Amino acid sequence: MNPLASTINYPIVEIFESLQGEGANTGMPAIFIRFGKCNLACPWCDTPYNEFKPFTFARILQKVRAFSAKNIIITGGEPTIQPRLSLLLDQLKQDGYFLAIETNGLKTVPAQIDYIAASPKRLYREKYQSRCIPFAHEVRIVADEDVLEFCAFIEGKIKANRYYLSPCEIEGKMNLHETITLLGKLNQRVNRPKWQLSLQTHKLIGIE
Ligand SMILES: Nc1nc2[nH]cc(C(=O)O)c2c(=O)[nH]1
Ligand code: SF4
Ligand SMILES: [Mg+2]
Repeated sequence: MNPLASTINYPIVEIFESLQGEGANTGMPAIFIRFGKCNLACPWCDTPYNEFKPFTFARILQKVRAFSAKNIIITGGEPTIQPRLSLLLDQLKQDGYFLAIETNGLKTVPAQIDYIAASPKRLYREKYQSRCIPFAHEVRIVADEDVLEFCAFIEGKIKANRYYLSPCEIEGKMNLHETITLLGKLNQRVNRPKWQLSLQTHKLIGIE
C-alpha cells in the first residue's frame, strides 16, 4: 500500500453492491463507491452528495473487498473533483478490479479508469463550451426539457461509442413520453450518431 494512504480520508456517501442500472452495462454486478461533493447543482439531482462521512483508505478497501463483484463503479456526486482519487484507484487496479466511472464530463478522468460513462448537463452548457472531456465510452443525457440542441452540441464535444437519452425523474414521475419523442427526432437526422434509451432500471425494480 502507498505510504501516503494511511493519512488520507475520502468523503464517502455510501459503498454498496448492486447491478449497474443504466446504460450499456445494465445488469452487470458492480460495487458502487459513491463519493461526496459535486461541482454542479442540478435541480433534479437524485443523490444526497453532501451527506458524506470521512472514510479512511483502509476502510474503503475493507468494505470493497468484502463484496464479490470484480467491477467497481466510481460515482458521486462528482468523483473527478476528489483530490488523490488516483491513489485509491492505483490500489483497486492492483487488486484486479475493472474500474468504471460515472462523471458529468467536465474534468479529466484518471488514467486508471477502464470505462467512462459521462452525463453532461444541459443547464451548464456554457461550462462544457469552455472545457470537457473529449471521449467517453458512453454519453448519457437526461432529457430535462428540450435537449435536442444540447445533444447535437455534445456529439461535437465528446466522442462516444454510444449515446443515450434518459428520462428525467421529477417528484417520482418520469417524462418517458417526451424522452422517446426526442429520441425519434434525434434519430431522424441524417449522418448523425444514433441515440438509444437508457432507463434507471434499478429504480424500476426497487434495488439500490
Ligand atoms: N443500480 C444503480 N446503478 C447506477 N448507475 C449509476 C448510478 C449512480 O448513481 O451513479 C447508479 C445507482 O445509484 N444504482
Ligand atoms: S452532476 Fe450529478 S451528482 Fe452533481 S448535482 Fe448534477 S445530477 Fe447531482
Ligand atoms: Mg443513482
